[in-house]
Amino acid sequence: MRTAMACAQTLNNMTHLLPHKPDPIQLTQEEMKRVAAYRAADMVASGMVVGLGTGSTAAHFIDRLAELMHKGSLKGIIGIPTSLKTEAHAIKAGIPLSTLNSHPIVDISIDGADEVDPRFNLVKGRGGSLFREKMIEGASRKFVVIVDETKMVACLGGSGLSVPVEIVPFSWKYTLSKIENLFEDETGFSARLRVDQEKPFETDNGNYIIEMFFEKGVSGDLNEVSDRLLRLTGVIEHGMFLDMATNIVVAKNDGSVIILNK
Ligand SMILES: O=C[C@H](O)[C@H](O)[C@H](O)COP(=O)(O)O
Repeated sequence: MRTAMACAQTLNNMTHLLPHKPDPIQLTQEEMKRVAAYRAADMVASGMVVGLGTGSTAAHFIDRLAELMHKGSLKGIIGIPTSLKTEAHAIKAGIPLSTLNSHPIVDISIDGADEVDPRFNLVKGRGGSLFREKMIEGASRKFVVIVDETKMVACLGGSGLSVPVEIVPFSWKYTLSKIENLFEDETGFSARLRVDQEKPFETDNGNYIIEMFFEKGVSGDLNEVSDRLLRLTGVIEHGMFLDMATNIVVAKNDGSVIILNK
C-alpha cells in the first residue's frame, strides 16, 4: 500500500519529465494545400510531359516540381501551363514549357479544384481559369486533383458558391438570358456576369465569365446539364469537369493524406 502510494506520488512529481504527447496537428488550409501538392509531385517521373494547373494549390505543386528538378531528382520534364499566370510562375521557377500543339499527349496533369464530388466530378474555374485547364487536362493520360478536405462536397454547386461558365463577350446579356432560361425551373437558381473592379472579368482568352448559383447544388444528370449548356451559342466552356479526374489527393487537417483512385 505504502509502495503503491509512493509510486503514485513519484509519478505525479515526474509528469513534467515524461515524453510530451503531441497535440493533434491542426493544419491551416494553406498548409493542407501544400501537403496535397507535395504528395502529387511524387507521382511525376523523369521525362514526363506535365500539365501545370492554376490556382493557389497548383502553385505549391509548381514550386515543388521545380525544386525536384533543380535537385536533379526529376530530369527531362516539360510543362504545359494551363493559364498565363501559371506560365509566368513556371518560367520564373525554371521549368521548360511547351504547348498542346507540340505535345498533344500529356502524361500527367496536376491541378487544384474548387469542389470534388464522390464521383470525382469537379467544379473548377472560380479563379477565372477553366478553358485551358479543361483542354490540357482532357488531353492527359492521368489527371491528378490536389485538394484540401474542405473541397470535398456531396454535390457540385451545393456549397452555395458559383459554377463558372466562360462565354464570348459579344452579346453577353443574350447568352446570360439563355443560361437563365435553361434553369428557369430550378428553385433558387441565379446567374450573373463576373465583375472585377467594376469591369467584366476577362479570361486569358479574352472572354467573360457567368457565375451560376444553385441553392441546392446542380440537380439531375450532370452530363445532360453540361450538354445543354454547351449547346448554347455564346458558351465556350463551363467549370464542371465531369469524369475527367483519375486520382484525387486529399490533404486533411490532421496532416494525413488520402489518395482516391478511379
Ligand atoms: O480557376 C481556377 C482553377 O480552376 C483552380 O484550380 C481552382 O479554382 C482551385 O483553386 P485553388 O487551388 O486556389 O483553391
